[in-house]
Amino acid sequence: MAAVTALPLPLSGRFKGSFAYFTIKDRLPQILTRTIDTLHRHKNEFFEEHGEKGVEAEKRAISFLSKLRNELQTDKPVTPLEDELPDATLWNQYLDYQRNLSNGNGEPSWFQSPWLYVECYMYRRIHAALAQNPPIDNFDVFKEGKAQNFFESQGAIIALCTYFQELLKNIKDLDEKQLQEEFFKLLQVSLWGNKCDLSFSAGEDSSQKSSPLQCLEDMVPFILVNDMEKLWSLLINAKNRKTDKCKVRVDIILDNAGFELVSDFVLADFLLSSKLADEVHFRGKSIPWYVSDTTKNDFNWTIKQLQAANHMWMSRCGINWEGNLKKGVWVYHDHMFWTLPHDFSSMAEVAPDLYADLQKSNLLLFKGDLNYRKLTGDRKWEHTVPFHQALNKFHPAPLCSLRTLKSDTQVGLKPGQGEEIQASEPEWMISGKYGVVQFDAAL
Ligand SMILES: O=P(O)(O)OC[C@@]1(O)O[C@H](CO)[C@@H](O)[C@@H]1O
Ligand SMILES: [Mn+2]
Repeated sequence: MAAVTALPLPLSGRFKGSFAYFTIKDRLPQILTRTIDTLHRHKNEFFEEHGEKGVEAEKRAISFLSKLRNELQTDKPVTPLEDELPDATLWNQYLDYQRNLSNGNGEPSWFQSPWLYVECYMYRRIHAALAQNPPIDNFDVFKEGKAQNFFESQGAIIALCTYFQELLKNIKDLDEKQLQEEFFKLLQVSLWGNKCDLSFSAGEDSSQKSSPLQCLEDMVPFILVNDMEKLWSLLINAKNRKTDKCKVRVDIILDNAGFELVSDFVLADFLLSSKLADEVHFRGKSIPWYVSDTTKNDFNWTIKQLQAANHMWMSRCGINWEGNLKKGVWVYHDHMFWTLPHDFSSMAEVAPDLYADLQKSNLLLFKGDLNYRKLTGDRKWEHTVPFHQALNKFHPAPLCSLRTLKSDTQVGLKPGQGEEIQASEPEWMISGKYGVVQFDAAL
């Protein structure tokens, strides 16, 4: 019998001084306060749209959120969800699972339970605050911030769209080496695009200000695991082996709206235009999540904004991308699983339909920090543990994480690599300055 090795402990607020601890103590309450402020600021709008009923709903939502903030700050037990949204049962089963794990050592609570669980739980309760309060039940409290990030990144978006449209003009004439160079560039733009997330900055501006294509060279040393060559081999081999019947499909498990989403669109368009892929499937969130994550509304809104932009190349991108959706070569999906507290090792059991669908892909690109935490179970892994091992049997298809480090977990490093950076930059895992392009071949 193969030895069963115990998994390391999950990150948690119970480790005082850890990033999880500071997040729960400071950053999450700050996000709740901002959420409440946003509702306050929209009071008049709710009144104009829905009359007194809108204002009453806003008051109820605010009192629900204030209660939530108080529960968090006083480390109260995590309570079952009381709404009847379709995922409520799964959440409550997960709470029971956490209760069993705690082995009678007290109820699951904000600072004592795994960080991943309580942080996801907070976003699910924010969703409940609105979803349970019609007529404002469809209001996305994070929408404004996401739109602002998009507008403030306008310069970077123009630079990227312009570069890309120029590239498209002669993409057919590029040889394999040139194609590879362009692929690496756009992959890195999408990687560093992950710096722009609003949960990390607790809602403060985190737009892309400089041109995303300059400085790529200078930033290569900050890619701690760089498997770009492996990705390229996979894609170019699939392209060269392709027959008419077998299509190459790439899935992008999206993270943030705003500049990051545009960088993902450009990468996806490049994959089709270079014939490295025939279809790209995008996976978004079905409820507002971690402040800046992409929902279906954000996805469609972004393409519409680009189309309507007063800039030739931006609008050309928007028009082409709308066309890709119409032709069915780009497909948007959401699934409840992405906004559950489970890490991905339980996807096969909790969401077998999603797992089976991902198995049909040639390559899964997981964007961002939260996806990395869910891939690796958000645990206190030794830095040298192989990525494949940390995935803990989650191997639906070849996969790659494109992530800037914004939480203190990292696997797959060379011996001594983590310690070396730690010595000069203690904040290396949470500063967003470092990134990984980390690949696992599945088998
Ligand atoms: O997934 P993303 O957008 O890259 O990052 C999400 C994030 O900002 O939220 C958490 C902190 O509260 C961390 O996991 C991470 O830093
Ligand atoms: Mn995010």
